[in-house]
Amino acid sequence: MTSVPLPPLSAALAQYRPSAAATLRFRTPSSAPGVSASSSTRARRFSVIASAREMPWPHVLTVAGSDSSAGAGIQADIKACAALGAYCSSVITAVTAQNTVGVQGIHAVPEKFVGEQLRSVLSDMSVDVVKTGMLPSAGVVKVLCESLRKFPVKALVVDPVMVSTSGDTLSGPSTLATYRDELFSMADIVTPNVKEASKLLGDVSLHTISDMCNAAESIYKLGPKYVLVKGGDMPDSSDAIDVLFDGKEFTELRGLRIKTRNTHGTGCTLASCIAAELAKGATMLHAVQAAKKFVESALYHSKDLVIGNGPQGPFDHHFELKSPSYKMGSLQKFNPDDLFLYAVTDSGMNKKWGRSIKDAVKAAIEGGATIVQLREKDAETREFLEAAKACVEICKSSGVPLLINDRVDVALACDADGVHVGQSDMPAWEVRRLLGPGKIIGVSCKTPAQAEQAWKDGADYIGCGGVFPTTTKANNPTLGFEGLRTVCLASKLPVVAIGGINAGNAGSVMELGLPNLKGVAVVSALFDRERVAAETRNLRSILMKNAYSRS
Ligand SMILES: Cc1ncc(COP(=O)(O)OP(=O)(O)O)c(N)n1
Ligand SMILES: Cc1nc(C(=O)O)sc1CCOP(=O)(O)O
Ligand SMILES: [Mg+2]
Repeated sequence: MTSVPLPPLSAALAQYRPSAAATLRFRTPSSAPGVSASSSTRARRFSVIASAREMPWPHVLTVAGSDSSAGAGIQADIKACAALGAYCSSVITAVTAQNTVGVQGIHAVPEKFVGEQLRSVLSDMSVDVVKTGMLPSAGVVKVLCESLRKFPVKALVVDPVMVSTSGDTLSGPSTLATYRDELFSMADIVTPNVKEASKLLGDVSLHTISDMCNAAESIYKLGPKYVLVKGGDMPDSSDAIDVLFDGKEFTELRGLRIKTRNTHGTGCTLASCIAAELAKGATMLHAVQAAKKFVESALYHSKDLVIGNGPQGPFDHHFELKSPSYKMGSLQKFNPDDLFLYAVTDSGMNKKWGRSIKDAVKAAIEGGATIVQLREKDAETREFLEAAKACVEICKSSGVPLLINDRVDVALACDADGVHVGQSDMPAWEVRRLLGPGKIIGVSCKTPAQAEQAWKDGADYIGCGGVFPTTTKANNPTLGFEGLRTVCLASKLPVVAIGGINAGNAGSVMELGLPNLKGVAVVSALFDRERVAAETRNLRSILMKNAYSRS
């Protein structure tokens, strides 16, 4: 079984940005329907509609029930798709009266009228992905299957909603049979939680990851291309572990278990996020990873929210709108361009030149370092922590991210922006679990396999070296340009080159022209020198010349 923790918040958020291809085009007021138009206005209206067709918005149709509390159902689906940059149309199968306490009533929409809604949307709008939620009767499932046969879409995501988070039944046994017999064979993915998986398989008991794998395999045999069994309800784990099965391989997806009462609508949201990512063109594994990351981040940011008086509250799908980085115009906590000039400290070198860590960091920032790492191999923990706290202040006030080498404990204690780890340090997924989704994690990689693992583990960037021989790190293999190129080409993450880089050779590294090679990380060329600020400034101007000559 492969183990795939989630990609980092920044990587996931980057995917949430609507691409240029997803830019909505609005009708001008003069072309609004029902307004009589001159021929030139008509021509303009036609061209607006035609160009909108050329540039479609990723489109998810949700077929689900309305939740009056807006935490789950249709309302959650629309919010989730909007947050991920997909348009979401809706076919309502039932109207529920519910709140944070439970479900007080269900009013099913007549099957014929569900069919009418489906025809309205599918016959007119270019729907990419259909996502299903509450399907209250076998008749509704049949009507949906007929509509999908008549109007095929690119993908079908089936969230087999049977019981609400409050424990109320939302669809009965005859519906289950129709799911199994008719809908699953049309589905690209089915996303049951352990309770739903158990019900689908005749109330089998599911207690372990191995049980979840067996359940995924059994559901797979009913016809879907992928099965995601969600383990959020499983006890005894600090991680939320889901199992994805594609008919051949089981992939264990780890996420953080966020302690909060606000979990109402997580299943609907996850399935809608998968649908939105598929509509944007993602592969299934990426769609599921991005969806999990979104739900995890939303729960994390909403964990203390109080809406309603019951035991299960809704969460905020649009948490990003409130983040300071969003308000400053950027959705990302980590900007890969920050890797441009990466200053990595060395206490031995700074001591030799009579400088404190704090003065060394100040000077590097003054010279234009864009990110700093404290790599203090010999410092006592207490002394290191004090210096790190002072550096955090300096870096915060300059807007330069500060990472700690190896020491997750120190990073947590000083509230650094992140941690850099190597292949023999704590695994990146464990670092992510400890630091949470909002911090930056860098991983040293020398091979494509390590780069792939770093991405799976939720790293934000890769440090690749030694590009040249170095005396700063003992017994460090030299990869040369070819090694660096191989890792960069294999990496889905931004890369910073390291090892023996200085003002004399930095230009040649950047001249490799590798799109994800974002900069150079340097120790001795800055800190084993008398004038740190001047050396940094000089290196920066060399890198800048190279960057401008390439653009
Ligand atoms: C940016 C950057 N890249 C690579 C390393 C090396 O990390 P690691 O392999 O863990 O070795 P140590 O630095 O811990 O000796 C790095 N620190 N920074
Ligand atoms: C810390 C470190 N990591 C490396 C790697 O190859 O992963 S090379 C290295 C030392 C870099 O120091 P200098 O800039 O003085 O050569
Ligand atoms: Mg290390």
